[in-house]
Amino acid sequence: MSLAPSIIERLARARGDLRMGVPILLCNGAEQALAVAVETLTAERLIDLRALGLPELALTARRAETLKARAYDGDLARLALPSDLGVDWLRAMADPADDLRMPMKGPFQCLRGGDVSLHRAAIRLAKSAHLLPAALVVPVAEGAAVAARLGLTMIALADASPELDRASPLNEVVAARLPMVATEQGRVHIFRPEDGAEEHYAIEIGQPDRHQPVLARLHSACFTGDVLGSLKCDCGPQLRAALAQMGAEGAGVLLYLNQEGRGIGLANKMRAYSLQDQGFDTVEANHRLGFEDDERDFRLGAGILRSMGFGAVRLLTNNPRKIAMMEGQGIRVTERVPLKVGETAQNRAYLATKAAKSGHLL
Ligand SMILES: Nc1nc2c(ncn2[C@@H]2O[C@H](COP(=O)(O)OP(=O)(O)OP(=O)(O)O)[C@@H](O)[C@H]2O)c(=O)[nH]1
Ligand SMILES: [Zn+2]
Repeated sequence: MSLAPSIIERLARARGDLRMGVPILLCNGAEQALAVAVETLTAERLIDLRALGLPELALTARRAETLKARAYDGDLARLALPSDLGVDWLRAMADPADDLRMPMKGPFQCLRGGDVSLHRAAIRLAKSAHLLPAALVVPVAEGAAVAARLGLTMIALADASPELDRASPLNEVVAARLPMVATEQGRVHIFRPEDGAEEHYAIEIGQPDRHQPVLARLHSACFTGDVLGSLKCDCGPQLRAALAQMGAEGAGVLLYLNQEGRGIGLANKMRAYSLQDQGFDTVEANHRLGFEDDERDFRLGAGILRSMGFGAVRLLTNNPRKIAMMEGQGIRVTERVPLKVGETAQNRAYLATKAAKSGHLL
């Protein structure tokens, strides 16, 4: 029946549910659990979840490290929810904002053994919903019946895992001419992924020859830098310098990828900025929140370039990972074109951290 939502559509729905604080049902064979994002969980829903089973808090190993909790499952940790603690404790476990003021949240009962794939999937979905990577997972018997009765989204991992692993195809929705300060010969293309996630944009300048390496830039959205003129990073000047160089050469393509905050979303980036004001650097702040240094998926940039007919690029970047990802996805990088602009007194330490910890080229 084509009217029933496919697994891709149900995954998009699940992300929306988690953002709204609605539980979803995750199944892996006989294992079934309700999962809800800690960030959006309400006290009322926690009471009702407790009535169904014993809640387990799933955190990333990164977050567990800061909390000094044991991560027995490699990349993730599971903790029992003490019976006398509720959403305030859960929130403090997920959100490092008050870590320095309240460093001791234990002792913890760290869980080990058993199937952790539901916990891992819950964290993965919370991340893709741009929430804090922490989920409450409540194993339930007769989960399908509970979900059907309550109208909850059901996700079977056997169907979902391949979809979560593959790069979603992107389709061009529309393109239109846009004269800009950098050049009057601009054209903006909008690409929409089939998984219902954010749209991404390609700004084509001039009429680049598809048989030659094109001057290209993969720019990740930075609301604070691109729009507000933040002095904490170099994104705004990099964006304008890249467009200016393409304008001066008469051809190029700038991909504006909506992967704000290296893929963690603007709210989490602001949480990271707040931690940076407590003295942590850009990488440490991500880790304390429970994220990796960089959560972006550069495969989608390669997909857009390919669909526009480009097979080789002269890539404007200082980030060797972008070059490796392009090459890995079959886009030849014939030249790295350095992009060093916008250093300020306020971003000097940030740029130095990227060079020291993330391998950026100086
Ligand atoms: N999480 C996090 N993201 C940040 C921070 N500062 C800037 N960003 C984000 O980092 C990304 C910067 O992306 P890019 O301009 O592609 O930069 P890059 O990976 O350093 O590589 P190149 O500029 O190509 O050398 C944007 O998505 C910003 O929103 C920060 O302190 N924390
Ligand atoms: Zn920025």
